[in-house]
Amino acid sequence: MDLSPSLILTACIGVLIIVYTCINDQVRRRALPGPEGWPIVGNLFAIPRDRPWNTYLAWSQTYGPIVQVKVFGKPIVILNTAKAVSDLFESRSAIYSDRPKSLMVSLLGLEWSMILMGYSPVWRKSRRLVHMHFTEDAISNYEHIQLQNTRKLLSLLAQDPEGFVRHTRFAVGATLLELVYGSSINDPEHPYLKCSEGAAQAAIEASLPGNMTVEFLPFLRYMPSWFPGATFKRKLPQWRANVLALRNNAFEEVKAAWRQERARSSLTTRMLDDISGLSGEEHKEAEGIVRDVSAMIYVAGADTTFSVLQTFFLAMTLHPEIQKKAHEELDQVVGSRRLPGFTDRDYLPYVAAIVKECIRWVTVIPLGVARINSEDDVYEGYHIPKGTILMPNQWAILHDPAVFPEPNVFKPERFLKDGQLDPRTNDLVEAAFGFGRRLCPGKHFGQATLFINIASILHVFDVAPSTNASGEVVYPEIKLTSGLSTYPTDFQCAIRPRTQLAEQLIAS
Ligand code: HEM
Repeated sequence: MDLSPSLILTACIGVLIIVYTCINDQVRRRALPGPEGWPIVGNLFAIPRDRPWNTYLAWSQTYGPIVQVKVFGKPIVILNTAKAVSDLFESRSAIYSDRPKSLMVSLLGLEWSMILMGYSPVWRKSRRLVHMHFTEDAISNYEHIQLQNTRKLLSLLAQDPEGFVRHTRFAVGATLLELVYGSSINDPEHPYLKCSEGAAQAAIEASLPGNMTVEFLPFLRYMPSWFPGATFKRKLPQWRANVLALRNNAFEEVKAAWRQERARSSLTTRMLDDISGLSGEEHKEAEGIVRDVSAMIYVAGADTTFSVLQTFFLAMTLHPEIQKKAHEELDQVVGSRRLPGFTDRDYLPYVAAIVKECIRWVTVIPLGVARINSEDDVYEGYHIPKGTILMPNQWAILHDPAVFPEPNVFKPERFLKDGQLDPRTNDLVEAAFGFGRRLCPGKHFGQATLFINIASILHVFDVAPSTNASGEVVYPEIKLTSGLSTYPTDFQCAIRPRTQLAEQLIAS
């Protein structure tokens, strides 16, 4: 065959285009960077069980803002910057709002929990319901419950300051219990509180991706509890019992009382009223959602708020100079003859900045709540296959030195400008509450509860380091728990009324 030069030229250009397209496609769809793993197990042994967010942050300095690890071939992607999280979870929320399916979640019987649920029609209905009752307007209806339980906390702290951890857990749990189910309780050992704490602990330990080997090796669920990787089975029966009790007990009691028209008005009774016009299957489904949403709000709200309040006690113990400034502001705005109220909030910018810094400094849910993408995607040239688990490193975002200079220092001033909350930094702390379509619906209520508790405690108490047997001041070490959420633990502080008037206010 006679090949003309133009034919050869055309063929060469064609081949070049094909080669270019292939190379370009490969470059465009290159795999995400991350630490080298071992055969089969991948990075299993490189992911620390203790506070993995620090390791992920360190890896991001080597591999870039998006880091991939693999465990038994399953990719987990960690997004370490606000930009990456916003680009995916907010701008591409249509494909990044699903949650991973988890064997532990089903072993615990927690599939009903909205926070861990897939992006499904039931989730949408649940979300609409929670949103409706927790808008900025709606939450003003709950202020009396927040105030009453804050006052209970002040009185418990005055009577037994060493028990501050127990009392905070109780007061926050009691606030949510009253709001959701209308139960006003005085017993810190109340079974509803205990099952909520137990269920929260189960979710915290079991639902952080990479934390439980059984997620990657499902046969471990059939092994005896002494078998490596199967020790979770020792705790499983108690965990399951707590989850079941959390879901059903309080709800069934309220429902029975509501049917007999003797229930105290509460979120649950209002939701039951709203669906009472439905019938048959429709009513059954709606009632199930009311039950599950009620339990979810109770448990999600109590544990997170408790954690931030522990951070507050630690920060005040370590920083008397910050506490002094807050005392001065409270004395000036509230005065010594009454306790702070919600109407003082706009006039207490320093206290508001302390609340924000507590939320930032020890980021409660350091690795957010994991997502999976429902479609293949390409981001900044990296291929993210459908079904990849993605975790937003909220700790890294809220400790980014470019945004929060000296990120490990507790400094409320970073949120202030000319003595007022700085609108430029004010909203940055919102990353603690998640992103896009799964953003925390309780963020306004959570921050309001934190404000009233923190303002009230500061108004009447001095929180100081405790002293040892020789009378020397002992500054606590910062020790954090590890799991889906975190908070400072194992520290002591001395909590005393600031003045005699303060003592009277607490007793009043
Ligand atoms: C300081 C307090 C709180 C913090 C730091 C916090 C943080 C978070 C975070 C990080 C998420 C996951 C968001 C995402 O996937 O992007 C979340 C979800 C959620 N939070 Fe909160 N939360 C707090 C308080 C509350 C309160 C008081 C309530 C209840 C009134 C609540 C109810 C929920 C619910 C129902 C979800 C699931 C949302 C969904 O998956 O669609 N949270 N929260």
